Amino acid sequence: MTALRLDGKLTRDEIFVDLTARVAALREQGITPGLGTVLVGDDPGSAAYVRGKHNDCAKVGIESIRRDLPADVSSDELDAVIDELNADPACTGYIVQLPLPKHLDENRALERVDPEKDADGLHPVNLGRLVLGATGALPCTPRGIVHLLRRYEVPIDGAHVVVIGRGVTVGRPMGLILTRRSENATVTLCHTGTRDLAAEVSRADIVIAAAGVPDLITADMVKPGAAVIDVGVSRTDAGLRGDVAADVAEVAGFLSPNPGGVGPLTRAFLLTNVVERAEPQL
Ligand SMILES: Nc1nc(=O)c2c([nH]1)NC[C@@H]1CN(c3ccc(C(=O)N[C@@H](CCC(=O)O)C(=O)O)cc3)C=[N+]21
Repeated sequence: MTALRLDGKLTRDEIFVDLTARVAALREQGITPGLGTVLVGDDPGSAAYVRGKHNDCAKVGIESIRRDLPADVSSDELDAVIDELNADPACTGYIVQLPLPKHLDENRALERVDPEKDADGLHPVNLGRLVLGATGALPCTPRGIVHLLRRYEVPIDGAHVVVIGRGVTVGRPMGLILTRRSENATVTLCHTGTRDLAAEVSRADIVIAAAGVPDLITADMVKPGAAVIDVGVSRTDAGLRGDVAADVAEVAGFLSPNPGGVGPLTRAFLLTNVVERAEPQL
């Protein structure tokens, strides 16, 4: 068997067609959506991700606002930039690119963002809204994963999903989203304290690997026909590696590769969050 590839770039392009029309409608009403990014330091990976987000903005007609700060920026100076974007009407949504250098407190930065401008869906108010079942910006990567599964008609309702990783950007909110009534999945959230990862994964209809450990998920662990979503990225000497070993494609029914899977959708839902924050003004 060879798994059906869940194509993140194709799906991203479909979303961009829809977003382009919605941005045009906003502009006709005199509303100009603008995405801001706050990038601290000169990590080449982070710089490339931020560049990708602004390239995407240009494709759909969203204005770009960039704040690039030196690696040794003080906590007070970062606060001042966040306050400035909160006050800037041209910036309708923005993100503080993670990770931040060690001397800065990520939770403090995420909390300082105006929750109504939180394009990442990672502000404590928006994560709290997710827990409460209220509406707010949703975290981009988990939202992209649900969209990709639905796009390829992978059954979610009643499925047993094993998520590997409890990070704030993927694993933790993924569990919250998949257990809503609208998704209705049963979720096992695995992490470094899980005793028998192989046993957990072998029971999954859907495996979402967001651990950041190269080749963590191997073919012998996966139930034949399962959907496997590779979210992890590690920089190794052999280049960028996902969490899912190549041989999984021979066992899985569906496979979202990395790169080319959820990464482009993370960016697409970042822009979707910006457009959605602007639309209530219509
Ligand atoms: N505040 C914040 N929000 C984030 O959303 C955020 C972050 N910080 N820090 C880093 C991670 C990582 N991340 C990626 C987004 C897109 C690709 C992506 O598009 N990757 C392409 C390959 C690279 C490319 O083609 O440009 C792919 O998977 O096919 C990857 C990684 C967002 N992150």
